Amino acid sequence: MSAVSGAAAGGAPLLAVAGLAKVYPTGKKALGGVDVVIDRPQLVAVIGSSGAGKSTFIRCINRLVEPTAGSVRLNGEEIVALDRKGLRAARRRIGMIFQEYNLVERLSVMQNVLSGRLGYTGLLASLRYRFPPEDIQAAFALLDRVGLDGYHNQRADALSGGQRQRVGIARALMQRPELLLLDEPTASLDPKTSRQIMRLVRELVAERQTPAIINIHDVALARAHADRIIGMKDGLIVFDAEASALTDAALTRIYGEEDWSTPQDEDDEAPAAPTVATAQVDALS
Ligand SMILES: Nc1ncnc2c1ncn2[C@@H]1O[C@H](COP(=O)(O)OP(=O)(O)OP(=O)(O)O)[C@@H](O)[C@H]1O
Repeated sequence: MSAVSGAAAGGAPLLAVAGLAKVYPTGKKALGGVDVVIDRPQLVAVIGSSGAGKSTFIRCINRLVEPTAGSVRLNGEEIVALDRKGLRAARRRIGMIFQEYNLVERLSVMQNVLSGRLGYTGLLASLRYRFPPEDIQAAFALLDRVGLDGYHNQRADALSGGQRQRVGIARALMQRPELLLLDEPTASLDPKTSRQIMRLVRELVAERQTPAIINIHDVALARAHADRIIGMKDGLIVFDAEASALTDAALTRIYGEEDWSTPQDEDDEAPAAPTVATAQVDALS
């Protein structure tokens, strides 16, 4: 099924999450019953303080974290009820992009991208990285699209963080997913690279008509690039609207009291004092 067929045909929404809850074995209630419907291809940013439950929410959608209760329907199919085999098949329909890229370091860029097709080819062919010509063509086209034309033979461990994340995005798109989940994809990147990656994700959501949910700490980036923002607090959704509706009052609801209108304190922006270790390195250089 294509990413748009469900909603476009007037059928089930692309994604319908209802009453999603998670209590970790420690007793920590990380999600307290979350409802989200995505009925068109859009970039949805999930923001909130550390520990608000953003990562748990994203990971419960593809059951990297097992929900304690609730329902996740992808184009009408209940993900929570699936057995192991069904879940494996469903996960092929959901691309995941991680903060730490999760590439196979010793493999080439091309092999990493093609690994997005693992599970579609026979086991032996997969193990030998033998893929049909159309997959290889698609991988080259994706590498070109994410700005890595000519990098196919490079080893993953020779890439910068931004380049690795581009490989992660290309690998996820090789699955031709119906939904993209991005768990803090810019957290390890510098501000400029973060913006470039967010811009790329936004463009890809539109081009491929695939909705994406992104867990992100940077409110300015979320505002600039997301169509819709979900604000979480203590495992609950306290804000869910288009990005332009994210007012200071909404930020206070999500993060607590703060004067959002004044620039950051100078102290906040001052470079950190050198640690003993960096001071020693400085002294040696
Ligand atoms: N495996 C786990 N076992 C027990 N508690 C957990 C586990 N993972 C997360 N938690 C707790 O669940 C709550 C929500 O965590 P989660 O990682 O989803 O928050 P988050 O909003 O993504 O935070 P951050 O922005 O810091 O990544 C936190 O209190 C966290 O300590």
